Amino acid sequence: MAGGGDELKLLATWFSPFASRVKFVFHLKGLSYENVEEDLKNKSELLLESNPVHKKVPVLFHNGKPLCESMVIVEYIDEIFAGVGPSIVPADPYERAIARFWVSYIDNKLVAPWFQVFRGKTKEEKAEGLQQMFVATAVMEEAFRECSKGKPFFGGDAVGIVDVALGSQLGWLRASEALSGIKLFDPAKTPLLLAWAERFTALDAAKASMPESGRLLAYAKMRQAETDAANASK
Ligand SMILES: N[C@@H](CCC(=O)N[C@@H](CS)C(=O)NCC(=O)O)C(=O)O
Repeated sequence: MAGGGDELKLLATWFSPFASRVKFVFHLKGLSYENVEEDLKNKSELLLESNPVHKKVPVLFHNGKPLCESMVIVEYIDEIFAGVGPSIVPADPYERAIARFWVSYIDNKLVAPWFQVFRGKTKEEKAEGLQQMFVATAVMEEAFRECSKGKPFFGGDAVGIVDVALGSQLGWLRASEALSGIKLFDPAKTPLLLAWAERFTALDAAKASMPESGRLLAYAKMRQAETDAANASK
């Protein structure tokens, strides 16, 4: 793998879809990195010191300097290693701004409601989150049509930041589908997204960076049971 004299260390947890975003880009570009597994139930001094604002993974240490927030890290890697492997941030300022718009939409309108469904205290709260997720997947179906212009990825012929932002969530979305029996990516309603998800998951960089599906499902079941028990005892 490439990486030159740069030291790349990633503070992550195996199940974090946000850490997967960063791992995906490392693998896409063929960059070597050291993975440091964090215990989020007993956060390390390193995490608390390096991400004092959010206290969350992922944190990238590039030659010892920390950087937080998955998509900030993803764009940073793409810029610093511009000559290494494929580029995922559009060169054209307008295209770049549009891609960032969709990245922000994914985090605010799909991932945030997903948390509400997974962690929601009441049935109403969960149902509202799910409703928002259905709206967001329908919107992303149209976004895919516009961004891809008939090509395989949001980024066109190759993956871009929108693919990375959404693709990294697929493991958890599928685990949630398996737990609830609800189909978020539906062959009738979101055929383009469904086909895109298959293509994204088949990429070598996705296989290398996404959590193993059986392990993730078992973990999601355990977390769901923990959350439900905690909510029931309140
Ligand atoms: N917006 C952040 C989200 C990161 C995030 O939520 N990380 C989770 C793991 S999946 C975490 O560290 N949670 C610890 C906590 O909430 O205390 C990003 O994109 O990096």
